Amino acid sequence: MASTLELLEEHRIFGGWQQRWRHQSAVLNCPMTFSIFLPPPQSDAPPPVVWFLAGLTCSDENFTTKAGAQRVAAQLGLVLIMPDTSPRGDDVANDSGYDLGQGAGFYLNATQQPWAANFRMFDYLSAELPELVADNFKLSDRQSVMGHSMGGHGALVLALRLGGRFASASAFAPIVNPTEVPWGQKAFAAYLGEDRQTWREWDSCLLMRDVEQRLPILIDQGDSDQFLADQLRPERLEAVAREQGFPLELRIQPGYDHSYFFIASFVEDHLRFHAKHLLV
Ligand SMILES: N[C@@H](CCC(=O)N[C@@H](CSC=O)C(=O)NCC(=O)O)C(=O)O
Repeated sequence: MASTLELLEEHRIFGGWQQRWRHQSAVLNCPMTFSIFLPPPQSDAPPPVVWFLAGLTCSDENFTTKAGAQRVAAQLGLVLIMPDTSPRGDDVANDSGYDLGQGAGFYLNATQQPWAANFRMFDYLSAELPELVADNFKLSDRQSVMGHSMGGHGALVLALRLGGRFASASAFAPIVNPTEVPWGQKAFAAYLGEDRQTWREWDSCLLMRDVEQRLPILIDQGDSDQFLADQLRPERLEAVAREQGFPLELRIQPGYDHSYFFIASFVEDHLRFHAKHLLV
């Protein structure tokens, strides 16, 4: 059955519109919200899209309200889509830790109970939500993806697994090698079980060795990020990219931490990077 959309909020901003919508997800088995920025029309052509996947503890609202992305997206004529980071609700499994369960879906398809009943964020973001927005908004097929931290991992995994879907990918402080760091190991053991072979298809450092399409990737990383040494390690993806011939640029930004102050400082560069690849 086709999912219907309920408008929760709408605000005029920089000549465009910021909206928040709710729908019933058949894939996740729960109601979901997403936010969308619609720029002022620049031509009769449907506008290209940049997806933003947020990090641990976030919803669709963190990037919407804290990144300050709409001014440049309006100038460039880019639609921004901000999904939630996990299934939600009283009937959905959860955990007391901030890094597992609701708000921590890790953009994968869980195979283990109790998570498997709802936690299928990869299927939701690769099929259900794109189809829903394509049915309800006038959007171009030219699309790119970006994200932060856990959402940077999600953006990289989506782009690498769905070869040809995205024109470019970018990330702020991404978890690039989740099979080898504590956040990823905790989440993957819970969602995927103890057989580490099954973890491989959700790790950008490992996926990058196996895919055909070498899409352009931009990564920004603050060198004062409290999670850099233990959880993020972007130099590992940079090394694989060099070995595999991916056009990946890793920029180390002095003094910046893991927060949305960091994202807000470089989001314009990311949107211009995507526009360059989307508006060709
Ligand atoms: N212990 C912290 C950890 C949560 C945190 O830092 N979340 C980041 C993303 S971390 C990786 O995915 C975040 O974006 N937080 C939301 C924000 O608006 O800053 C805690 O529980 O606070």
